[in-house]
Amino acid sequence: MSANEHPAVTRFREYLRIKTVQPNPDYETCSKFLLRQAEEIGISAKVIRYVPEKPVVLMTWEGRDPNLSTLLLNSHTDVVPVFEDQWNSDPFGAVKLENGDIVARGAQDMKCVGTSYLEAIRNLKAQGKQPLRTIHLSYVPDEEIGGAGMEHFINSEDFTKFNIGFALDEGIANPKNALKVFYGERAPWWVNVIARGNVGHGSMLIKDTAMSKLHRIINRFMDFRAAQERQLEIGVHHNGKPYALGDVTSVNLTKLQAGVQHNVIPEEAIAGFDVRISPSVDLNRFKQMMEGFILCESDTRIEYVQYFDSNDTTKIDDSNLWWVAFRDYCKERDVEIEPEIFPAATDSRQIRAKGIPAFGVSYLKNTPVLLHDHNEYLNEKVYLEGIDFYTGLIDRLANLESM
Ligand SMILES: CSCC[C@H](NC(C)=O)C(=O)O
Ligand SMILES: [Zn+2]
Ligand SMILES: [Zn+2]
Repeated sequence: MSANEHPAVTRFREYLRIKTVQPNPDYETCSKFLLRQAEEIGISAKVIRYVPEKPVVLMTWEGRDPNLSTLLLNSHTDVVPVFEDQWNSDPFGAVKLENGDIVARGAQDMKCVGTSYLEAIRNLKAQGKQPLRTIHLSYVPDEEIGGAGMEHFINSEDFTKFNIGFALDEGIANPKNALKVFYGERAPWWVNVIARGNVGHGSMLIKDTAMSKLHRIINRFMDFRAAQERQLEIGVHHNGKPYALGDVTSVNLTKLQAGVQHNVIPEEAIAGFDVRISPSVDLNRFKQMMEGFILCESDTRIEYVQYFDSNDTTKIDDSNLWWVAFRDYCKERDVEIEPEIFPAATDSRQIRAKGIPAFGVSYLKNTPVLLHDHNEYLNEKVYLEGIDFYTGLIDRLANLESM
């Protein structure tokens, strides 16, 4: 750490050094760090434990009009595991290279966003401002293992009392000089197809074995996948923009489980699929279609390991004043934006499912996409630029007049 480092960068690096890495995240040190930040800045904060070992840190900066709906700034505190031998420096060392790249797990996903919110509020407070609308910040655990941290918060009384009108959450890096803005996500379903069938000697041609049933079912999933792949190749939006991954439904066979010995036909066989359903698809109809894949196979069933019953999006037209404010702010700042559907899943899907508009944005322009990858980094210049961006953005959104 050099003597002339920007204090915001020093604080960011401190956050990165806290090992909130799955599967054993150090949430206690993390909560202490966040509480200290809130105290320094001068906003109220508390730790809520919907589950004892899984603290959620909630902060509030009261606005001038408590009757208006509020702004939520959400981020998750956990990070994904590392393959340490593949890193050029300690993933939790937050080493800063000569060119300003800060290397650490979480530098992009998404500790940069969590501390940028705090720095922005620090700046606004230093400018002597108080927002019209109340601003809440939520720091939730376990996004990286399915989002139970957010699920507890979103179904709590705290959440209801917050009366949230609009939320910001994470986006993704963009190697281009533009910001990705996610206004929706595909619904993530993880399903196991379990087939049971006739057994016997591996040298025979026995009918309707578990494997032969599963094979036919897998083929139906794969035929659907091929059609979606084709859609992705040729699909075009009405504005002429080609389809992106978020615009189609993806199916991946990610798990296979069966067998005890080569010459023994197994009684049971299981195929696991990762399915992501595009917001353009009706979830009930999709479910019917998928369950139709197993209908003609006796003694088969589908088990839902992960099921999310919403792929609702936030409107990006003039009817949504949060969008108008966001879009106009970016335009004024000359920040190009690329609105898209997020292909994977973040906690913001849970916010949208509650009927609250939300955008996923991480100020990671001109930055390679390194979330969950080795040697994840963010350049300090981009980080500081992002704080400046958030300072103005939060000021704008939290001062949006009554709608
Ligand atoms: C169903 S929760 C899983 C969340 C995870 N999110 C990311 C960003 O990788 C995913 O999309 O697989
Ligand atoms: Zn994330
Ligand atoms: Zn992640």
